[in-house]
Amino acid sequence: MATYTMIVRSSSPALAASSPLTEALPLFTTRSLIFPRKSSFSRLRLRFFAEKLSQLDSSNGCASLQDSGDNLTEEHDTKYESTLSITVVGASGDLAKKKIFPALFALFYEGCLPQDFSVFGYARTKLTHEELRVMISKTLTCRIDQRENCGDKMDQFLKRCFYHSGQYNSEEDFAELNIKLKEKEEGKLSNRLYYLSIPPNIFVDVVRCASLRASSVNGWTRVIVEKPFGRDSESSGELTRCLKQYLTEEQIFRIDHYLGKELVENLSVLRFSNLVFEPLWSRNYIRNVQLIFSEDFGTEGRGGYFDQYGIIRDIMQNHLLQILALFAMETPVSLDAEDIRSEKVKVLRSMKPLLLEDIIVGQYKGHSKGGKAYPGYTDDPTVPQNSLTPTFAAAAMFINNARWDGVPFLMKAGKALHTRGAEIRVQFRHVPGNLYKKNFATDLDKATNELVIRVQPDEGIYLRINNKVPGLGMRLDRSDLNLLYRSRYPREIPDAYERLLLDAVEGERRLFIRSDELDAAWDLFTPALMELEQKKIVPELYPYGSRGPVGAHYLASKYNVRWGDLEDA
Ligand SMILES: NC(=O)C1=CN([C@@H]2O[C@H](COP(=O)(O)OP(=O)(O)OC[C@H]3O[C@@H](n4cnc5c(N)ncnc54)[C@H](OP(=O)(O)O)[C@@H]3O)[C@@H](O)[C@H]2O)C=CC1
Ligand SMILES: O=C1O[C@H](COP(=O)(O)O)[C@@H](O)[C@H](O)[C@H]1O
Repeated sequence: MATYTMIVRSSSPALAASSPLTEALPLFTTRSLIFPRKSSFSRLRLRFFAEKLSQLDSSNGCASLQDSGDNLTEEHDTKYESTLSITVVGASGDLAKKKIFPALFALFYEGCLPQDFSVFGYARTKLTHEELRVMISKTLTCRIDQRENCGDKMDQFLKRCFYHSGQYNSEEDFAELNIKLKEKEEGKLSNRLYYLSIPPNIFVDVVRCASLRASSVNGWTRVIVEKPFGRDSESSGELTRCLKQYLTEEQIFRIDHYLGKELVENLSVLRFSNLVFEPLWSRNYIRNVQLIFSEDFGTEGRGGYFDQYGIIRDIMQNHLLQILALFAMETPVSLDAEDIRSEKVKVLRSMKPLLLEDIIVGQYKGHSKGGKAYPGYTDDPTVPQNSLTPTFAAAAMFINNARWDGVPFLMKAGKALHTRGAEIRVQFRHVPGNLYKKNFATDLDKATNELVIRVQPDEGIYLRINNKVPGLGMRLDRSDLNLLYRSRYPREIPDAYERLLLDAVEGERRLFIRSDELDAAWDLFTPALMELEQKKIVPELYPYGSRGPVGAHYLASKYNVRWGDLEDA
């Protein structure tokens, strides 16, 4: 068996300076690194070794490590020697049930979790281990129907799930959690991952208590933080400062689950590994870029949260802006997390802060259709009757750099619209001196190529081209070169939370938001958000299930743009 060097270092200056290294002290400040190495390398290595062992699970690229017992490699040894404890804080909540536990099960099913792991649910609600298991089991599914031994796998997974009830601000309760974690870890090297699936006002309490009482003594401790990361530049900065009293930046994994979506991951591949696209990726060829998000349901059940934030903070400042940054960044030096995140920061810093005159806001109102009544936003009892919170927004943003000067990046996001979807639409410039211009009548937009990256649902990429309609005449139409994922890749696509949880376990930070990225993102939106609130801008009402306010079209036409999704209707 190989031997390893353990490097122990203190990484939070304020606390480390005053604290001897004992278990009871702020242990997020004491981190042990075994094999300091790039985790992307780790996954590649895993894959390589798994291939050698002929055990690569073709469904998602994870090696089936739980079952393989021979030909151990260094990497493999490390996985077997250490234990992993994942604590879902807020385990009784919607996100935990809907996304986190199912994603953990999927990772377990696919052999992506280490041999020795346990999952703890933590919340105030009183539950037994068994009650937690029953609760979780209702939401676990085998991603691919009729997969073998799914029932057995579920039982095995549920046996690894435990529950601890406690207050979020109680160090004693976290100390008790620590005892339970240690029992499961059996003195082995322990890595601990906390997932904060709780409202943001208690993030810091939890981090404080967990850091003081329940961090790992000999392995790493990481914390996944859910959004919202503040409401504006100031509150976000304050949150970061408070978290950094207990954690280093390397321990904080700010999650934006859109970065874990397959088609968003593919954006860089599409651009940087296809010669047909990369040379076109600039103001020279691209007329505008559209980032569109829509949901065909309202804020049902989340009105209380939503009213504090609104659609701009809920979707645009994070999900859509992150996609924009990935889309528009310069080529990173490498695929390492820091290189990619540095390029994203650069492009965000090159952007012009959003102006009030470049935003339109809307709010859905009640509507009856087919004998069914759909509630308006303010019909939600948790939302104030006179709320001005936007449930829809459209915005025009600009990047002041040589590559993108003058190109409008249009965003549109809304709830309770006619359809659910998320897509990136790239509209190219017109062909200069197009010989076939007359075949399109006067509508030049019809002659524009458009690249559409459909993030969801029905993932796909298609390129709109001009094509001759077969026949003796010369008539042109627009046709799609279509890469439909369900036809090309019939296997089911992993949920974003699976990818991100796996990355957090592996220490891969590429898809998590660094604090300077977050600052830059808030700086772009904060002035306009404050102005919207101070001026009490009244949102344009739109019926539940409609296409949203007409103001979105005026905004687009101000920049000579037509929303591409209308053409698909
Ligand atoms: N749900 C979703 O689809 C999404 C959620 N998020 C974010 O993820 C986090 C969790 O979301 P979600 O599960 O919906 O949240 P919930 O409102 O369901 O809260 C999660 C748990 O936190 C505890 N809790 C709730 N409110 C309070 C409070 N005021 N004070 C103390 N504890 C409280 C409750 O557990 P108990 O009472 O048992 O302690 C609850 O079960 C939030 O930050 C949210 O913004 C992000 C993206 C999508
Ligand atoms: O972060 C959020 O995302 C969801 C939409 O996520 P999706 O993966 O289902 O597209 C949105 O409903 C929610 O309001 C927002 O907080």
